[in-house]
Amino acid sequence: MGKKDKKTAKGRLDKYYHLAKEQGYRSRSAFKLIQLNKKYSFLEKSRCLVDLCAAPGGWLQVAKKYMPVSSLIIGVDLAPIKPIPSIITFQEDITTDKCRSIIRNELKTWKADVVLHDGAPNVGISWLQDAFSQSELTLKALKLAVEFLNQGGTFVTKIFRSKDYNNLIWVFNQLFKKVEATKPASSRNVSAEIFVVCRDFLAPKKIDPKFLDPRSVFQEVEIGPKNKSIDVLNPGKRKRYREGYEDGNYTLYKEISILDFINSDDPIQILGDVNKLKFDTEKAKELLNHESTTEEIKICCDDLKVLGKKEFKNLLRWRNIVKEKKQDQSIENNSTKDDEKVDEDQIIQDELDELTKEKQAQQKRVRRKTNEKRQKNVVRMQLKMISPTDIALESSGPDGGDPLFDLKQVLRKIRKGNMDIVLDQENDNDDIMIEDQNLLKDQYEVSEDNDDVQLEKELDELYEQYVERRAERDAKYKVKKTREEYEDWNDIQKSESSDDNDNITMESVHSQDDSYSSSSDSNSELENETSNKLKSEPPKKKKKLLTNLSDDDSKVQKVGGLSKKATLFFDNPLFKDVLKNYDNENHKTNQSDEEEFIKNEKFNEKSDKSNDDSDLNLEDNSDLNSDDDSNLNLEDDSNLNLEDDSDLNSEDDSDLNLENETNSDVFDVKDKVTELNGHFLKRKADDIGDGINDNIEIVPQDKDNDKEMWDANEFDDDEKRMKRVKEIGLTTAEAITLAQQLVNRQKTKYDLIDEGFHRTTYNDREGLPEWFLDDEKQHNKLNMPVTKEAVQAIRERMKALNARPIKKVAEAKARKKIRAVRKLNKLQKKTDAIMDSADMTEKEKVNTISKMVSKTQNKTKKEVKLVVAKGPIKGKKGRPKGVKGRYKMVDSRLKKDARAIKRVNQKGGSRKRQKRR
Ligand SMILES: C[S@@+](CC[C@H](N)C(=O)[O-])C[C@H]1O[C@@H](n2cnc3c(N)ncnc32)[C@H](O)[C@@H]1O
Repeated sequence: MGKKDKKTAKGRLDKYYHLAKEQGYRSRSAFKLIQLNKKYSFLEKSRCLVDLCAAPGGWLQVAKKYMPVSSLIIGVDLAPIKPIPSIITFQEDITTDKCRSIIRNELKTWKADVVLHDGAPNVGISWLQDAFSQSELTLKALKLAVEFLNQGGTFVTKIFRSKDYNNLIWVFNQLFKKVEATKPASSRNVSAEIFVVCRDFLAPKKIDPKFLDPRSVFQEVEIGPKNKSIDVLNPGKRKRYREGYEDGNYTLYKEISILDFINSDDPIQILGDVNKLKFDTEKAKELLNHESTTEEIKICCDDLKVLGKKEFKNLLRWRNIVKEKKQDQSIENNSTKDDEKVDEDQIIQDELDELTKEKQAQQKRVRRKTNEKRQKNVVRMQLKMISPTDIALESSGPDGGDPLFDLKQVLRKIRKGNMDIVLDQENDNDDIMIEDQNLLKDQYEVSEDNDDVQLEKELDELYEQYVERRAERDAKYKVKKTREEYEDWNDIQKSESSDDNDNITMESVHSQDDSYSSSSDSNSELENETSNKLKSEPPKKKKKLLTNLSDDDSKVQKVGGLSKKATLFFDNPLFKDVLKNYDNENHKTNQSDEEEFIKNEKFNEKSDKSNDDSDLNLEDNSDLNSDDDSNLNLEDDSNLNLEDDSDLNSEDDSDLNLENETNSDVFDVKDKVTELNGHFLKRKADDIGDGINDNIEIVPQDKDNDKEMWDANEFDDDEKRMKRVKEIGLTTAEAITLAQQLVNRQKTKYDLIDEGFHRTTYNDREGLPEWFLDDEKQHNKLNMPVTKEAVQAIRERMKALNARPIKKVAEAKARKKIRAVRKLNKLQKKTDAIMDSADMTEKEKVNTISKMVSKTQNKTKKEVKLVVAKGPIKGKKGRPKGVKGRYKMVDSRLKKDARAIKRVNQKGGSRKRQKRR
């Protein structure tokens, strides 16, 4: 029987039962304390603990495990507790003074850091009664806790969710700083128990005794008045009543007026409770004269306790007759006042009941609807009509509040290790009072605002970690980031040493080189590049974003490179007049611009020409070195090599006169070309900037503040983009299209301004999370129209870039070339010396020089073609067909034969050596 009961009683043999058995805990409720401690961590920092209602001792075991060694732990219970080493236990009722004094004796001078109470009184009368006894016991435990707790101590108690709950919590709040109600996962959902953790005991000097008096703390509970009374018609069903005497009446004898009996709603109860019905008042006495009031009735009213079923029935019948006929009006008049009072109370009670019922019905309806909706969603999901995310988006809580699948809520609960609360709220049974639910919710929500902030922080941190992880995994991403940093650093360097920029230094050549190779997609190359950069110049120095406005150049940049926001601001109609004035001048400016453009175009042509010339020169050079550079094709990478060549200046400047002559033009040309590339963009910026220039007072920035000022928000990347355009030209089809449109006058300044207004114009980026901005950067882009030609141009450019050799090859080629140039220079010196010598005739001089030149040229070995001998003759006769130039006949065995010959020769050599010895 026992086994069966165990299994059926609320599924007692659950996970925690088995876990407790496995881990040697005496009760499954040990896990409740473990989970509570996990959430609030009060055991680890405590040195003294009192466990009220501790049997069989599961909580004591947990306390011993989690508290510091040699802590004082005391346990008390009605039931005996099997001894646990180093824990003091005794058997006593916690509501008694004896128990109090024993605890005091055990504690001596100590005070407890934690008082636990998991008491469950012997229950089973009715739910209401059980809950009340539990609350009463809790209050008793609190009384002990208040006496023995240290200031700042913790009191953990179990309560039932009943109507006394609020009162108890109120009392707790008066005595403790923090009061939180929670239901650990190990507490069964079907159980109405809940645990309240009261922390930071305030230890007031005086405590109002009312706080700890059940009569003042709890509302009155009607405790089974029906149980007490005797059902006179069914005396066999009588239940025992051990409550004792009624308040204010300490006798067992009871008399009431006959009028009360007649007017009572429950006459049977009166007959059971009362000893005598009195005809005391005048109106009552009138009843004695009533026709139906027989002598028997009168005698029966005299002593009800001796009557039997029959007499009681007679009495009731008589009552009905008296009431029905209403012969005695005075009876009713007499009792009017009492009646009204009773009726009023009844009405209020009925109304309250109705309201509660209505509320409960409403809650039920909402819950049913939510369940139906959920059910429908599940079906729809199974039919693949919707995805789980859709449900999460559309579903909301029963009150139209928080969504059912609120990620934040779930995350929060998971983070707290308190997932069960979410589940509990869903699974709550009807018998659990709804008011209590709401109160619980309120309590949980107290810390939700803080939690939100915390959660946001944690999410941000997680995103940062994700970005770092991605950077670690993705070499490209890492390189991109490093390059960005490096470029900023380089920009600063450049701007700092802008005075020296006329002469191209080694660094600047390097940076140009880098910017070229940056377009290559090769990961390894990028990594090498980055690591080199990192080695040479760690970009740790802080960026200097604000330039000195007193400097003329920077002034222009500041106005021309207005940020988008600033540009939009000045596009306000308020500035219309300014723009009008500007418009008048615009025509003139446009003319001069056109002239400038034509000039530039011409210059461009010229530069192209000179570029070709330089290529030719280089070709000549390469011809001179043809023996060394047979694989070099200088024509292909003239531009690139020219840059690399400048690298070589450092090696031997004197040797590079010839090179410099060739290259200087090309560098000039390149500068002009980049200038032209930037021309259109700069003009666009100037168009907008110049118009407003006059009306803005530009305040020079304080030099001293310069170092201090660093504001990421003020970062203006227009300026950066301009620089990049100057360096490598327009890189997107959109930019080329725009440039074309501006040049061809298909677009005006106003068009640009108009286009500046779009749906994302006023998007405020401030305060937005990093991950969102990153995502926006990637996907939320304007769709700019592009022309076929622009796309074609970009493609061509990419093709050209792809066709270029990688940096290492280019460097190798450049090294070969420099060697060739050196040789050429030496040769020239020698020929000069020969030409100057007076000892040789002109003919001899020519012969010697031509010999020297041919010597340098003939160094390349002439290629010998290997021809495999086939057929019967095996190539022994004459030149094989179709073979031109030098050739060598080989057969398939040639390799082996050659090795054999070598071996034999070696052997022969060693024998000779041995002989010599
Ligand atoms: C749920 S059990 C406690 C389990 C305990 N926390 C553990 O972990 O083993 C409840 C206990 O409260 C005790 N109890 C109920 N009323 C009590 C009272 N007035 N004084 C002392 N103990 C009481 C019962 O004897 C019972 O052992």
